Amino acid sequence: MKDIDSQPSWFMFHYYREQSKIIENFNGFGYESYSVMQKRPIQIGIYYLVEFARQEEQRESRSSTVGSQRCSRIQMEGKVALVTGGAQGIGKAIVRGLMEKGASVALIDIAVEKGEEYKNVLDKEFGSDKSLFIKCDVTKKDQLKDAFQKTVERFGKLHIVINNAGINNEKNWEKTINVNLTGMIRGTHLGLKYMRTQNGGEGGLILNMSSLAGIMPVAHQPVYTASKFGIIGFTRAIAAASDVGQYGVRINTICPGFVNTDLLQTIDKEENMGEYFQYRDNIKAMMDQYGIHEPTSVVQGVIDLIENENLNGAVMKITVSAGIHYEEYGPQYQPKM
Ligand SMILES: NC(=O)c1ccc[n+]([C@@H]2O[C@H](COP(=O)([O-])OP(=O)(O)OC[C@H]3O[C@@H](n4cnc5c(N)ncnc54)[C@H](O)[C@@H]3O)[C@@H](O)[C@H]2O)c1
Ligand SMILES: CCCCC/C=C\C=C\[C@H](O)C/C=C\C/C=C\CCCC(=O)O
Repeated sequence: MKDIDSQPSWFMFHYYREQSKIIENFNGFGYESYSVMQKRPIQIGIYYLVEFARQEEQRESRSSTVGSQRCSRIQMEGKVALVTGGAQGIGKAIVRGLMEKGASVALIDIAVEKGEEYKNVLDKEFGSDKSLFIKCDVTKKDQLKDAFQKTVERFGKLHIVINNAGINNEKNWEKTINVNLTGMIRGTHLGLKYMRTQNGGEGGLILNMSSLAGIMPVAHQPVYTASKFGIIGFTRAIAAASDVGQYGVRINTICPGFVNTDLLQTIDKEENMGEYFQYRDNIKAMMDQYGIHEPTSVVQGVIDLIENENLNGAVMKITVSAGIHYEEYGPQYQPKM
């Protein structure tokens, strides 16, 4: 990572920032940029350097006070994780990824058969004491509360919560809000209850699964989009609360593009898409255009967010074209403390 704290870098940054004001004044609202490029190539070069430095500064400012050392990494051996929607798709892949790193995992899912079947597979591979399947509907307050309690009773502690369970249903849109947003908010509150240092927890990490549909509006999925935008807003705000309140818990979101799971099959179902069913070929064309990930790409993002102790309130994006990268927010979009 580029170290802009070193004196020469800071000097360069301030120098370029001053230069950029000249460019910005000259360039007005931007519509003259072509003629500007012809007339002022040096300033344009400087402008791009300033932009690079500005983005570096934002990347630095995303670092949380929760992690004390820059780029410090936690070990996952001996850690305890809870993953919602862990019986299939992305959640299933995350469970395996965490266990391969040495964590014990509680997989929480409404799908009993798939959950139990997967637990049997995991038992053979990692030993029966390393995982737990708990039947739970994340929209049911008491069931989710019990699932967290059982996890802590069984493993003695909790360090990582992945709120991943999600659906795509525009027709029954209230259910989409309940699973995708309400379930995630409850899962975050429960995670904080058990992990906050003030409550006797050891601190840890909460990761809420959003989507690229949480950053850009998707025409054929307005409610899914709303739920995923909501997750990002909620997560960034509560991450700031964690910073201020020194909970010792980092809270981040992850936003994949299309991932090869059963969720993508919902576009071919009228009972899921409702009035947007007619646009299924447009959606398939989008998939062809942007490409589809395998769930393992998302696992890599999850591991990166867990291991990098400096990230809190971060919004990770995963696209086929750019891989793992982060959404950048200008100062006006930073949480108010
Ligand atoms: N597949 C994609 O293209 C994609 C892209 C970006 C984000 N996501 C998000 O990733 C997450 C996982 O999606 P996926 O693609 O693996 O889907 P999936 O349908 O394959 O898996 C979802 C899992 O969640 C479980 N689940 C659903 N409702 C539940 C409930 N009420 N309580 C408990 N468990 C419940 C299901 O049983 C299933 O095991 C979702 O939040 C989704 O929005 C998916
Ligand atoms: C666009 C409708 C998708 C319908 C499929 C059902 C659910 C899948 C939802 C995922 O969360 C993905 C949602 C939207 C992806 C949006 C943009 C495409 C990716 C762009 C890119 O990779 O650069």
